[in-house]
Amino acid sequence: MEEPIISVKNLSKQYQAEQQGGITDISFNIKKGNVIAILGESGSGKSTLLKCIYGLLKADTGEVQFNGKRILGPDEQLIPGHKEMKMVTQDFSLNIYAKVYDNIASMLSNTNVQAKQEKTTEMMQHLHIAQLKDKKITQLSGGEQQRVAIAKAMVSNTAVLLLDEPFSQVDALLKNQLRADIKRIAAETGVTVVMVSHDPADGLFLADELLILKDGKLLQQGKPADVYQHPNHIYTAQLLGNAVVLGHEEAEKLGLEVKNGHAVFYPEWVELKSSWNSRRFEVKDIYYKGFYEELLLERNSVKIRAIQLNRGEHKKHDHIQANISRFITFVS
Ligand SMILES: Nc1ncnc2c1ncn2[C@@H]1O[C@H](COP(=O)(O)OP(=O)(O)OP(=O)(O)O)[C@@H](O)[C@H]1O
Repeated sequence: MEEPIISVKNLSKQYQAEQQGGITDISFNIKKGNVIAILGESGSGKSTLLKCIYGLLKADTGEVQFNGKRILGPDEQLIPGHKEMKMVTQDFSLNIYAKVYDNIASMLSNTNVQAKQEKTTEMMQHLHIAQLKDKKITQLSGGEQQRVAIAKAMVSNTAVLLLDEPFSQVDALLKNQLRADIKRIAAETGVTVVMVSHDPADGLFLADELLILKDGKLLQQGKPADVYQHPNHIYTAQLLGNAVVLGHEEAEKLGLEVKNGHAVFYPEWVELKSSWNSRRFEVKDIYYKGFYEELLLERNSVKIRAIQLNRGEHKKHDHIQANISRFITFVS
């Protein structure tokens, strides 16, 4: 079996002042060339984990290995960080007085000036910033600076790229483009990407593997589709797909058997079809979502949500048939 490029072993890091926060006993492996997305709500420990991987933070216990060798902590070397990795933080760390081109080119050696020029230009094109090449960083928007920072990190042949919220400043239109670009560049260059995000769409779209963090603990690791379809925790289903969560009394009112647990399902698992002999719900509200609508349905005082693709098919106060085609039981 191929050795993992990064191996995280029983890693814990608590912040002294707080005696809380941080991360607790995290272990996982990353395969070379994979794109990994670490997802979790704010404060779940994503940045802490990324900083430990890079060697910017010293873990209390456990270790991170790069190709089988322990990554040194900040107190063990002059310049913290690992030379085979690049990290793009949320403050971008760009030279704000230099031009875009020079910021990116500064990562390459001068031994072959033509190759340096070509690589820099190619990377700017990849990230759609070629038109900004002569602008100073101070003249750029936040989203543009973010793309320059990613280009700068990717231009030299780094083995591992660590991205902390890489699309936080980019508008929705560009976000899809950038996600696709990073996926393509990663596939072309073979770079391993570890990305932290609070936006599940980043991970679902981009990643080969997801890691779900909650309160500093690793809840689940797996392929995006597997984690989405088979979440092992209510939190994961809520984080990834805004799942409906019903306590056992509510679930029973809808005829779902869950004993002492919770019934959890995504709105798209609720089928709406008037001809079916299933339970009647009242449409209490309708939320417009663009190419679909989300319906808030109620029956026996229990509210659920469902997806309606044909806009206007069911209207507020209509009574309709809804069948929860699948649900997951989480025993409390
Ligand atoms: N330097 C610090 N000192 C004390 N507590 C800290 C420090 N850095 C982080 N924490 C705490 O550790 C926990 C995890 O923080 P971390 O920044 O890793 O979370 P995150 O998932 O990256 O959050 P966000 O998405 O908001 O950036 C939080 O409760 C945070 O308050």
